Amino acid sequence: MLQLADMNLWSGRTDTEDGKAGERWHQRITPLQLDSEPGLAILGFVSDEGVRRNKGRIGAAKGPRILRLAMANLPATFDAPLYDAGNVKVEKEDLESGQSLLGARVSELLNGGHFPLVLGGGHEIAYGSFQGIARWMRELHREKTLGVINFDAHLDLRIPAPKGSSGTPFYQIAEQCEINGRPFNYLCVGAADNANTPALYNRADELGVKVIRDRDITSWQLESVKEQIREFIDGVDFVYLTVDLDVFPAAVMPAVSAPAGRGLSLELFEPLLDTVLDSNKVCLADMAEFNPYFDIEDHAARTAARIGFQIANGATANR
Ligand SMILES: N=CN[C@@H](CCC(=O)O)C(=O)O
Ligand SMILES: [Mn+2]
Ligand SMILES: [Mn+2]
Repeated sequence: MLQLADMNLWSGRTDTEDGKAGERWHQRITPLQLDSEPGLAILGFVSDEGVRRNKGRIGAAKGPRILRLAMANLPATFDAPLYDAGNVKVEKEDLESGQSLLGARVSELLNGGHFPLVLGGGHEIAYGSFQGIARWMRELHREKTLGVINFDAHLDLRIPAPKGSSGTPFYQIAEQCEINGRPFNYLCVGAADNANTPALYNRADELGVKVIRDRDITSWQLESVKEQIREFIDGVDFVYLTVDLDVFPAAVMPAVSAPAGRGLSLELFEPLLDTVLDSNKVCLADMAEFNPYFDIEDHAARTAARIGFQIANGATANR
């Protein structure tokens, strides 16, 4: 089901004495219209179903609402128009229809020249985002290639058993690529050995997945990690960026189904995220797994909002 933008969520502090330079997202954002000029479009994916099927801790369906509240007060530091495109809501445990609807909505946004910033929902969001990008590329960029960059403690390459979940999206994407004779280019940054079984690493090998483990991301290896990311991006025309918030240490990101034992620190993540965004190849970004029930005084919501802020600024910088 499609839900219209709830503009009541966008409220916060106003500093009228500072004029335009004092504006925040809640003052800039407008509901997306059919004929809106290209801009940054925030779209929610209201879904608990993927995490439920993956035997996780339910609550990510509240993510889009709480993340909007957390982002409302961000400074409006970019010139591009900012829109709320409403939500896609998964109904009656019918995840497949929800993902397909998300795909349809995403391809509309991309066709309209927008940069979609999609807020989950569990990581089953990725299979919906991908469907939208694939449709847009089929219609407008047939000869181009796509790379998926996933910041995540998990590979999410589980085999649907029998149905998809928050643990299966990149396997499902690989299957779609195979069916359509397209290359499967997938880079997972931040995978934790204590959170992925050998079966999952073996599958990553079989599928030619590039994995950068969390333990190999340190301040003294940062340049090498950036180089590996750049090399991956050099091999594709467009990038689909997905951030599973459980890639961060549990102390800064407790608000997820499966908090990390180690995690990638924000100090290391932020320059890596800039490396991805600076490529100017990112066509869509999403954030997954935010579960406000496990937040502590909105600390994790603020962290997620900061990441949204960095993505929004980076994605609009050269548009
Ligand atoms: N989105 C993916 N989630 C993890 C969950 C792991 C866990 O529940 O411990 C996965 O399937 O690997
Ligand atoms: Mn994860
Ligand atoms: Mn994930």
